[in-house]
Amino acid sequence: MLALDVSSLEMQFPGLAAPVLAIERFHLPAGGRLAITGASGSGKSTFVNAITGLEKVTRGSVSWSGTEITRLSSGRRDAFRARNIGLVMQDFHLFPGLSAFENVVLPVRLTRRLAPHERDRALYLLSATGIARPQQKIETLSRGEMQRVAVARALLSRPGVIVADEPTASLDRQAGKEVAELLLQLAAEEGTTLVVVTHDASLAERLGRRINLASGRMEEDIQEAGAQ
Ligand SMILES: Nc1ncnc2c1ncn2[C@@H]1O[C@H](COP(=O)(O)OP(=O)(O)OP(=O)(O)O)[C@@H](O)[C@H]1O
Repeated sequence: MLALDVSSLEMQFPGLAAPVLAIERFHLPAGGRLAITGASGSGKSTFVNAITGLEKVTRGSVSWSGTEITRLSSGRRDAFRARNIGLVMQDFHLFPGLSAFENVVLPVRLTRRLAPHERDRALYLLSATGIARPQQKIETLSRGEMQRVAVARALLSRPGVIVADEPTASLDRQAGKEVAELLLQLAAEEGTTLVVVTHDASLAERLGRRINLASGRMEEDIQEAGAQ
């Protein structure tokens, strides 16, 4: 599990006078759980892109347990992310034509041969996420099942942190609830740090801590009372 430290972070885009994200200081302990909320355009995805190294920051630093990813080249940032960060995105990012199992192991297979223990872990995670037929073609799964496959894929390499960007947004209520439950349960089982962008108030409450962004500024940093 990894701790996050952000300091004097700014993200600026050409043509815009003010930075779309400006965060002075933020700390999330290893194993901590965080919800990021805020209106559309408030900077949530930009924050995710900055802390995962998907985008280069304009100014400031982002560190994960002492590794300052903002000082790394883009190739090294990508390698750090592949090793340490499990990503779950709103639109799944799965590959049609491949089975559920093949999608889970694809990130590993793109870099090296799959080890037997990784094959076993992929099958365990698919079973833990309720996917009964690992060989089923991904495009024939329901949207809720697809997102559960994406959760299994994010966990395959035992990342120190899971970052999920609106993982339940494109799902119906029941499927969204199941995916949220899974993320919480699997992250807790493995002690993984969990960062979730969400509009879902009940999920935000259960994560325990919530930062609310407004125009790229951290407007609130709240410890939820009903957290579990
Ligand atoms: N590459 C870019 N170039 C210019 N402006 C950008 C770029 N990326 C994001 N922005 C702007 O930065 C602001 C924050 O965008 P961001 O996608 O982070 O918001 P968000 O809170 O995730 O929104 P949503 O909930 O609608 O996904 C928006 O005003 C957006 O238009």
